[in-house]
Amino acid sequence: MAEVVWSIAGSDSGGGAGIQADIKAMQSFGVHACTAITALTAQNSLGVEAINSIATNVIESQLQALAIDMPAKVIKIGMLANVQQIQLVAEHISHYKQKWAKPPVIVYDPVAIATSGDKLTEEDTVDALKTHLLPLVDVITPNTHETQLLTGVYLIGPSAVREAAKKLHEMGVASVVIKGGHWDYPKGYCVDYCATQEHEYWLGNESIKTPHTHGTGCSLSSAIAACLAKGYPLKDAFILGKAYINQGLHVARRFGEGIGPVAQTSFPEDLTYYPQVIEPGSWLADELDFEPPSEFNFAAGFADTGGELGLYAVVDSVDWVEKCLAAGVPTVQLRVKEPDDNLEADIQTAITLGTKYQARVFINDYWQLAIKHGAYGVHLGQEDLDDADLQAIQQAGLRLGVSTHGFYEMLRAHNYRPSYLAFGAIFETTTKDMSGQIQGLEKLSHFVPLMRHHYPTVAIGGIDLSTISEVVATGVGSVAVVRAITQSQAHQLAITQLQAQLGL
Ligand SMILES: Cc1ncc(COP(=O)(O)OP(=O)(O)O)c(N)n1
Ligand SMILES: Cc1ncsc1CCOP(=O)(O)O
Ligand SMILES: [Mg+2]
Repeated sequence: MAEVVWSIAGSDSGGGAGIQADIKAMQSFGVHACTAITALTAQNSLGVEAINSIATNVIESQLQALAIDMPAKVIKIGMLANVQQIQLVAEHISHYKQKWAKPPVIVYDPVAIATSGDKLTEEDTVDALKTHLLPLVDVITPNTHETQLLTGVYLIGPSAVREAAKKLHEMGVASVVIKGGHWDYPKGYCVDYCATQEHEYWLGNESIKTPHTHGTGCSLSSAIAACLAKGYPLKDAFILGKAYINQGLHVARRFGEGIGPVAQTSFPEDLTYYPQVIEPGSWLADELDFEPPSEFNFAAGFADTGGELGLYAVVDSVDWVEKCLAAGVPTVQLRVKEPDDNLEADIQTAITLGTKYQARVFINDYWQLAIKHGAYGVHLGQEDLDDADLQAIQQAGLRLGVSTHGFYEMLRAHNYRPSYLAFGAIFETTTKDMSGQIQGLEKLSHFVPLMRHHYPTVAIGGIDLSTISEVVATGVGSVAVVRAITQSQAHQLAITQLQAQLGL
């Protein structure tokens, strides 16, 4: 069943922004959009002719009707025309947060000024927003003008953006997305910022040159709201929202004499529309004056694997490495999590067995020993990318496989142009604690088409004979398993059956 998302926002008679954009953007991500309308604006592509705010009792009746029958997973708030509306909406949100069994996530796009430059709210609303609404907001998505209006910080560069986000946090907002669409900094690029309580990151892409940008803010926040409702973490929801907007700007058309609306398209399936995760060392990071870490050793472009990896066994002993290779598994990983004094000798033996069976043997985690003994490749997690000597791995000619859990990590790993990408965990697993990181088949079926033309792709986590065919149907090139082999009754038979499902 589709997830329910509400939009509390104004109607744009021109059809490009407001409620109209929200419904279309939410629809594009497969959620059901419900609405509570706060204003009937008279707009066209040339500007705002009139704002007819809706009486608070009428807004309230819409909210009550929805609350008793169609509670939302996520509520997106857009235009609130005056202080009374802010107070009313804040009261209701506060009630939902306290009383609903599953409190809704609140995404607030503080619509103050339309793309046309027209003001959409009364002057005295900022104080009311700070007092009543912002402390209830989980994600706020202001543009440059709105950030300045709310925080008083003039966004002249990255440190000012950080300072503004900090002020919004202090006002009680949990996560802040500051949109750089109006920035043009660095020149020709669109750079956006996200700060949660724990992390901050920047996304960037070349600006898409079109005058038809009406509705981008509403559509981005609605796309983020929809993706949050679909279970994507904010990092991924933000990336998907950006890719959706970039795709829409690319095909945006004029309706009327002025600024046309961003096009409402579909789930972004083309990597060209996805932003870069800006990492220290990249050109955009230099422009933004990011400090590389002291042991920084970025490298991109690792040796290739000569094609897809086939059945991929991940095992914890040399004994299992040999059993899998002898049974014809083409790719094996030695993943030792409780090393003893034999670790180095085991790694050496695993590498030698790979040569003997002419198979690919990857070493998990121990990249120094893998280099020292000339392994075929290493497999690293996201945290390892921060401190492994990637240049040494690359120069030694080792292949590099990288784990990813979602769009953010996938795009981050893409900066390094590794030898393959692994997506996981697809299903629940008892082999490793993957709580909060289960991707499922729907997400896998989005990751694979984005990456399969760039890398061999691997799915891992909870896959066995009963599920492998659905996994293979996503187009993924390889399936990695632990228990499906090591806990099977007869490993040779299990391997033959798994290989058959992979078409090998
Ligand atoms: C093929 C493959 N994919 C993912 C992983 C997980 O690696 P990592 O994130 O480094 O976690 P640990 O395996 O070290 O717990 C993997 N090992 N293999
Ligand atoms: C190492 C790892 N990384 C993501 S899931 C996983 C474990 C997969 O094990 P299993 O195939 O037994 O579910
Ligand atoms: Mg690891």
